[in-house]
Amino acid sequence: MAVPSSVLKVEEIQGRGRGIVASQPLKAGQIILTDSPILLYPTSPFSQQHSSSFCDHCFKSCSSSSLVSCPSCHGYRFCDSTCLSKALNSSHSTFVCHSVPTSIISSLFSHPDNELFSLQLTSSLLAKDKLNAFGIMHPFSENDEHRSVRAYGIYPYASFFNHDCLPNACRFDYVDVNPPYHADGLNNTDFVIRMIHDVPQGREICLSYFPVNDNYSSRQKRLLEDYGFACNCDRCNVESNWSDNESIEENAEEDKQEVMAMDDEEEDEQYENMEPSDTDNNDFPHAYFFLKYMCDRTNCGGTLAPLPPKGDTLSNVMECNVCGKLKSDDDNINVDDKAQDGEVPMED
Ligand SMILES: C[S@@+](CC[C@H](N)C(=O)[O-])C[C@H]1O[C@@H](n2cnc3c(N)ncnc32)[C@H](O)[C@@H]1O
Repeated sequence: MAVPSSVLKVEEIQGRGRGIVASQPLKAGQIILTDSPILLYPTSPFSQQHSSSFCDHCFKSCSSSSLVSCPSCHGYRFCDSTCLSKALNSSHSTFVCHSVPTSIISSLFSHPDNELFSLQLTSSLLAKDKLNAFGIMHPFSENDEHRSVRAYGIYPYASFFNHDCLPNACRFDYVDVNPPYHADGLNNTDFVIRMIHDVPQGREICLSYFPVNDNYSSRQKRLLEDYGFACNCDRCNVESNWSDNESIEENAEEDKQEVMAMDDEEEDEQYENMEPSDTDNNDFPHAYFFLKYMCDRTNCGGTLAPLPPKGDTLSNVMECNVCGKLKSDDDNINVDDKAQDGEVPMED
């Protein structure tokens, strides 16, 4: 199996099954993969009388009053007549509309493998969803401590990424907003995977399967229960030696002065190109990661990655993959300023 990216390859990784490896050096902010769902389904597939205000085809947030109901079943609602007519030819075909159990398949975008799609395949994919499905979340709000999932999606290539508690890449989606850079042809439910920092050729590229600020024991519990493995990443190896009341924030605070005193080049040399074998028990750069790549907005917990480089020029603007906040090296940029330079409207 290959991924549609010239900079990545799929390899067997000892103890982890298949994983994705850089086939050339990768740069901070670089888009390494764009993936479309082969299947999207709402969180509560059997309760179509939902009070939520998102479209049952593209899952974009819309005001309840503007939603258009399916004229036949009245249970499904769409953002407008265009989405309704797209749905009638795909996710909400007559077959789906008239058969309640199969209405679980809420959105099926055109995909090269569509002809191979059967209910059997769908069922087996759904059965595997705990391991392979990605959540499309409700929009971020600082007042909402527990953001819920509005839909799940099966992304055939993104599901090859293994987990690391200090990831080197992260996933962005732009369900409700446009990306803050040119992204021709991107559907609103597509995922964009971008590098958080530089990595050399041959390094495994990992995502974090959940926000990186969870503590050691909850991460271990979640990975074991939901994904079936005990994580032995470098961060876990360090944190397994910490006392219960030691937190990442405390350690980050202790190391803050040291990190702040370095210039960017020194930081990159000291931390990002580190091999795990270069570190002894307690000096793996958690503090650095948290200071540089964690969003500081209340209840966000998102990860920051630079915007894609323009040619060889790296961006000094970081984007949060949860709340969308943009932050430059010097100060914060208002999210509304995204609409300026270089942004194009998303295609429907
Ligand atoms: C989304 S899949 C990733 C691709 C998977 N390795 C494969 O071969 O298809 C998630 C599964 O990969 C494995 N996995 C992911 N990250 C891992 C890690 N850090 N250590 C061990 N296994 C891991 C676990 O079996 C997990 O349930």
